[in-house]
Amino acid sequence: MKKIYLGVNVDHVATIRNRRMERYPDPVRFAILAEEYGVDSITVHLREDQRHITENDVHRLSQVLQTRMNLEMSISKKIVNFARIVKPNSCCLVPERREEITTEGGLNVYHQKDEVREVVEKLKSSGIVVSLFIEPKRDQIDASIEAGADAVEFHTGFYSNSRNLHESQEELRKIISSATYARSKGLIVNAGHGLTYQNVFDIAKIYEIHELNIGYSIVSRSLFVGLKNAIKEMKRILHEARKRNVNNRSGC
Ligand SMILES: CC(=O)[C@@H](O)[C@H](O)COP(=O)(O)O
Ligand SMILES: NCC(=O)COP(=O)(O)O
Repeated sequence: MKKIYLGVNVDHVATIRNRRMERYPDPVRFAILAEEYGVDSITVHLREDQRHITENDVHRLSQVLQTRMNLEMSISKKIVNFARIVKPNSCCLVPERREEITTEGGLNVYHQKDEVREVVEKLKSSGIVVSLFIEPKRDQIDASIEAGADAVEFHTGFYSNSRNLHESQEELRKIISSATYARSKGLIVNAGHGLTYQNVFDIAKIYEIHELNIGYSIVSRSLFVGLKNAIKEMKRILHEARKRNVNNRSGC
């Protein structure tokens, strides 16, 4: 059975900390515990306005993490230069809008291929694995390949926010066929955004997916059952999903 990796996004711990301009809860301490409880990587989104994760958090994480750091970031020059100094294991390029509550969609690589390619080259020349956070669409996958990405992460927000079974099945179909296509082209395929204990099973069944990055639901669940149990429960769902799909590579 092919393992599916779990990355935990700890931005949401920093959101609570920053709301009161306190020093706690500390996302770095949360990340260390998450690693201890068995997650495979830690994701942080360093927004240009540093409204949750700060540069200082990223520096501290880079010194203590035992697994991998996946740094989500825009393609702005300042952030790219920062990433090249910190050298996380991977960078995931995401779109960013100052007014949004959370990331609203994938990066439009198709429309800014040259700019993205330039950033991908810079990061890769610093030894960083580069992923692009995109919609599960063939034109975006092709553009990501042309931009030189090592990996793509499919934005699962539309799947997660779907209002009925018909919509969610439609979104799921797009993710399955895009995962199959991207993998056949040699890309590492990850996914995330808005995934929960209730909706993750069908996504985790998709054999081509290597890693899921999940933050909000795990941080929220940890308030009720503790971080150790929150991670254990999520890992169990991922494991069960993969077990179910062992003889069925289509993801259905
Ligand atoms: C890129 C992505 O899907 C998430 O990492 C999300 O952006 C988390 O950060 P925010 O809470 O700032 O949206
Ligand atoms: N890239 C997606 C991510 O890191 C986690 O998103 P969410 O689970 O916090 O919505």
